[in-house]
Amino acid sequence: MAYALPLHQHGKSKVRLGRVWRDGNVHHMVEWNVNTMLESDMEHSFVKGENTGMTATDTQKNTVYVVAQRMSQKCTVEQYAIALAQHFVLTYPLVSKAKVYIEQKPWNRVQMGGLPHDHGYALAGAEVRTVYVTYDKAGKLDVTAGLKELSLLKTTQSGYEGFLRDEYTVLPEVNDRIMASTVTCTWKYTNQPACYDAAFAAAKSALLDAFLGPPKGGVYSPSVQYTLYNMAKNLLDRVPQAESVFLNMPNLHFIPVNPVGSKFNNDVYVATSEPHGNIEAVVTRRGMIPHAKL
Ligand SMILES: O=c1[nH]c(=O)c2[nH]c(=O)[nH]c2[nH]1
Repeated sequence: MAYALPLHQHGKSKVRLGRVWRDGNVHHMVEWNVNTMLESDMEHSFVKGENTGMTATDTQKNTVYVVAQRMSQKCTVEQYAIALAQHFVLTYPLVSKAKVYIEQKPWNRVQMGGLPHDHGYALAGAEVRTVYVTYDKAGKLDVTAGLKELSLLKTTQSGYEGFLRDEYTVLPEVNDRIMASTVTCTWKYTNQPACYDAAFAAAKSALLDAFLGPPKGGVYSPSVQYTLYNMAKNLLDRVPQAESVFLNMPNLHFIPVNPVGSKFNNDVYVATSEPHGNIEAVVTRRGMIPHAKL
């Protein structure tokens, strides 16, 4: 039997990358999901099992981070994709065509009172407003308002130090890291607000303000736990009708990368969503009954 091999290619899929350009206190951040595919003179690999001259998919993955670091000026996803595709073709003689497909997460700089935040981002259009109402024969009404899928990120003003260390601990202590979370929050009203929209807006901005801090400089977070507690307290301060706040905050890790042949320079990260930390708590006004999370 004679065979033909009319198509073959190999690449790396879903290489998740965070890139931060730091211009003094003002940071620019992107998150990209990068897919590479190389057409190359590699018939011998498929047909004979010989890998000579092959650009391994692991090398392609490493290159995603190397080229991201080489983009020394803030760039568009198109400029980065062109640089990456050109790198493969110009570096490897056996590669005849490089195909690069990238999806960019819609992280947008947060505006606070009309001011752009130095280093705070939110995912565009992702958040969902929730409500859970019960009403019984005795006329008792309970309203628990909330939101979920509110994704927030800050490129600095976050650290994690002083935790227990034993033979199972490898995590380094850091006083500067990216902090990102997708917030779920519910709050139960003891009294009904005159305007639910206004109470919701106050609750949401309380959460954002405590997570990000002021637009110039932000606020330091020693842990997701401490930030979560401050977010809940801020909500209770600004929404007087709320008695109890539930917050769930995954800790979405951005892992520093040492690009091959280079060093991490507060710039290139592996963006991850799993596994993630998971922090949650209920905070009430003292003496008030905590509500179920819903
Ligand atoms: O803010 C954090 N809280 C934790 O509980 C934790 N655990 C961890 O590994 N990193 C972090 N970060």
